[in-house]
Amino acid sequence: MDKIHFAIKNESLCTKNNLVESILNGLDSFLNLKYKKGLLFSISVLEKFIEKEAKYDAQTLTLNEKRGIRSFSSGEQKKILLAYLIEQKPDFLILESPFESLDTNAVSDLKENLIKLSSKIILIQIFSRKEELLPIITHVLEVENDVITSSNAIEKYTFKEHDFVFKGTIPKSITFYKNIPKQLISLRNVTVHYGDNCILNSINWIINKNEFWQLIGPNGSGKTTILSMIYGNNVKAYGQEVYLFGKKKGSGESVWEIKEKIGYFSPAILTLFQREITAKEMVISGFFDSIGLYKSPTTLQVQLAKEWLKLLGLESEKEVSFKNLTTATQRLVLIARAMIKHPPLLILDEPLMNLDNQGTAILIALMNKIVKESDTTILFVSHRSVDNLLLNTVYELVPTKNGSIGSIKK
Ligand SMILES: Nc1ncnc2c1ncn2[C@@H]1O[C@H](COP(=O)(O)OP(=O)(O)OP(=O)(O)O)[C@@H](O)[C@H]1O
Repeated sequence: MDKIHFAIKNESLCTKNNLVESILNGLDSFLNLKYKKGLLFSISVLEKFIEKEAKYDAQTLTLNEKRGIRSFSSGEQKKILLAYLIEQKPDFLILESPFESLDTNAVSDLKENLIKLSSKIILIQIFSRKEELLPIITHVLEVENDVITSSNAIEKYTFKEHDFVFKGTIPKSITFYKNIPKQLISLRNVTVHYGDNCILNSINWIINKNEFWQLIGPNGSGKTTILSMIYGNNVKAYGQEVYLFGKKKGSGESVWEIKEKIGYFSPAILTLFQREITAKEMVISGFFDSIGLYKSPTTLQVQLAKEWLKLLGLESEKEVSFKNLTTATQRLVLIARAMIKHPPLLILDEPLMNLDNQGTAILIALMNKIVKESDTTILFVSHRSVDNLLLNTVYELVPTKNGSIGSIKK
């Protein structure tokens, strides 16, 4: 008999993943997996391995490799994690958004592996978008307050689609930047090697004021590496022709001075925000570039944060603890935090990761609005193309055996 495989909509789960824990511990009565061995395939499990590696120098996932799991690209990391979990011979696997942050080829590879695996073990897929569902899924589970309430055959399940329009305009800026040149970022013949591997090969890229860029490229093509040259502290940037706001990187400006001019969001930064802080305080903290709120804000700053929350339709949630907001709402709040000073450059690194169709539509509408109504340049990084964005230009990384080369796509 064919196996039954389940799917659960990501948005129906609470952020703390109580249901996942109870299924893994055999406490959930609906699925009846009490004496079965279950394992979780997820970004959070990967992050735990990465953390363990950093703390104890323990290379559990990459025993046969010279380097740790952190330095592998998302696609490589997921492949390594899946192989490790299969080695433990589980009876079932919970797949938490397995395809997020993977490019088309990596998605088909992983899909193929999971379909093969589905003849041997039960799969429970947590999904955000209909297109992600594995073809072997037979049932979609309905969840309320972290308890499974019913199971619907996939043929009978209805998927909701959404569109989104904001009411109101982007709140104005009360922060002013001096001497911002037209050319915000310039990379000239930037080449990066790790050991014998060339990752980036002679990258030439200029980002000007008021542009809207997408940086695209398959897993492992070097997107994170380019970002780390601009925003991060990658030592490989020094001695190269990397110009940020008219100044060569490493020529005296502190990292702090550079970061002041760049708003940044990536789903990974959510892990930094563990303290109790309200949605409003989170937006205000963007004025201080701090993770919590340690200084008293001015009346004007508080007013502006409220205006941002109103625009985002979150007025009634301003005093709600940030941790208790849904994933999509947390992202809106963090983008408002990054935008509150109207920085010359806003970097959004995979902001659509793990969002369902509605969350994706809201974020796309917000990016378009920022570009239309402010002077901020957006650099949007993603491994897949996205419809409906008002992009001017796409910078594409194309891997070759001598490292990725870059070109402007449109
Ligand atoms: N410290 C390091 N040592 C060796 N190789 C590294 C190191 N850091 C990154 N790499 C390699 O560089 C390549 C590019 O990685 P990068 O993370 O920049 O790609 P990416 O385009 O962001 O991928 P993804 O879409 O999967 O996140 C990968 O093959 C990765 O394994």
